[in-house]
Amino acid sequence: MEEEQEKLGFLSEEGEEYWTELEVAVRAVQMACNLCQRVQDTLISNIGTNHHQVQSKDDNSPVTVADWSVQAVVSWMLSECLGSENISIVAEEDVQTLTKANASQLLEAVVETVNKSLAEAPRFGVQEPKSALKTSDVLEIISRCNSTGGPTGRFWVLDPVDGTLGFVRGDQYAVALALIEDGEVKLGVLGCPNYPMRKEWLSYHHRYHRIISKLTPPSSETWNKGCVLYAKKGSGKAWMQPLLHVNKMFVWPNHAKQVSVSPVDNPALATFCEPVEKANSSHSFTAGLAHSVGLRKQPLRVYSMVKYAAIARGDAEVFMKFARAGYKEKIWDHAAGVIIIQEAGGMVTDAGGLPLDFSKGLYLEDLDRGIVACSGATLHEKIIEAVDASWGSSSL
Ligand SMILES: Nc1ncnc2c1ncn2[C@@H]1O[C@H](COP(=O)(O)OS(=O)(=O)O)[C@@H](OP(=O)(O)O)[C@H]1O
Ligand SMILES: [Mg+2]
Ligand SMILES: [Mg+2]
Ligand SMILES: [Mg+2]
Repeated sequence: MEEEQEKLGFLSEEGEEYWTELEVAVRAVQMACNLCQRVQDTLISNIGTNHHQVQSKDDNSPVTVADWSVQAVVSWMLSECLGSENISIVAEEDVQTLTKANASQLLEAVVETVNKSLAEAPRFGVQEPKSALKTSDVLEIISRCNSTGGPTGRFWVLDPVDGTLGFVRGDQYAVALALIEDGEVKLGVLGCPNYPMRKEWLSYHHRYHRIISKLTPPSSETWNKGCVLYAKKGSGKAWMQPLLHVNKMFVWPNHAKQVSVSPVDNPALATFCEPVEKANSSHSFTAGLAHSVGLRKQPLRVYSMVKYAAIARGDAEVFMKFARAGYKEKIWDHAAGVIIIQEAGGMVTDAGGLPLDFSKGLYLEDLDRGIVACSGATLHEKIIEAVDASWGSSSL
């Protein structure tokens, strides 16, 4: 990994195309990460007292004030900086829950969070709104993200908070933004506000240890790091900025350094990551795969697209996800992570070895069984072969 520090401005040397979009996307994700950190701190320090800030969706998955607020802030940033007439966004959240009669407290919290964040826009080199956004404005910018994607044209893909479960548990989560054109991912930006300074701490469950364990956790100084990763299609490079903290002095543009995947191709030395929840990916199937290809280390179970970040940064070598039959993977859960890993030198395919297809609307419609991301071709090939060998006897 190159240690040299570079300004974000380096990117203009790689060609003009998408340069403006990438710049705006990185700023938007930096702002979103700051917003999330504030909300997560409040949630964790007031456990039990602000129930309205976390809601349950129809599928029982959580959604929070941060999910809607990030969607609003990113939607505002893209429209403001690139012109609302040019913007089409596919995003995870809608305003249904927010506009229910009994949700006024929730909606109020979202509007307040959004305005607080937008007031800080100048610190990210963007002019703040002339006056605070009204409730109707906030609902409008959230619901404007109603594109359904597809094979033609240009659209953004946003997962405002990925790994919401990790977020409410005080653990890892990500903000993911990608630009897709004619079915192909062109840009990816991945904010990982709790990405630790040392990779060993990725498996460290912060809140759990703080409350229950006598172990000394990393001090907040060393723990509370975070990064924003990004890449542009075809550049062969992926970059990382430290997270900008609004309460500390900083000057935009931020510094960036190049990241690349791990050179490890011996399965015995490789680390594989997977979702924390068994309901999201079969732990028993991946344990069988790990055994048959000779992956010897314990799986690194981490919430969210931070798993993609870990591969791109060279902190782990493999990411596997095998959801239950019938579950359709959504494009916002993968687009940004896939391009960042690819440009950092890694490979991402479905379990049949084919690239993920982002041209079919909201879902990865034709995904073959699961997702396999690797730092290199050797590990990738071994895993794809192992999937074929063990699929028949799996109950997936
Ligand atoms: N049943 C099922 N199977 C597979 N995947 C599902 C399922 N339900 C939800 N999701 C999506 O998984 C996203 C979270 O993935 P993670 O890798 O973070 O999972 S885990 O929390 O670590 O277990 C999560 O993203 P967020 O909603 O943005 O958190 C979902 O889009
Ligand atoms: Mg969700
Ligand atoms: Mg998600
Ligand atoms: Mg989400």
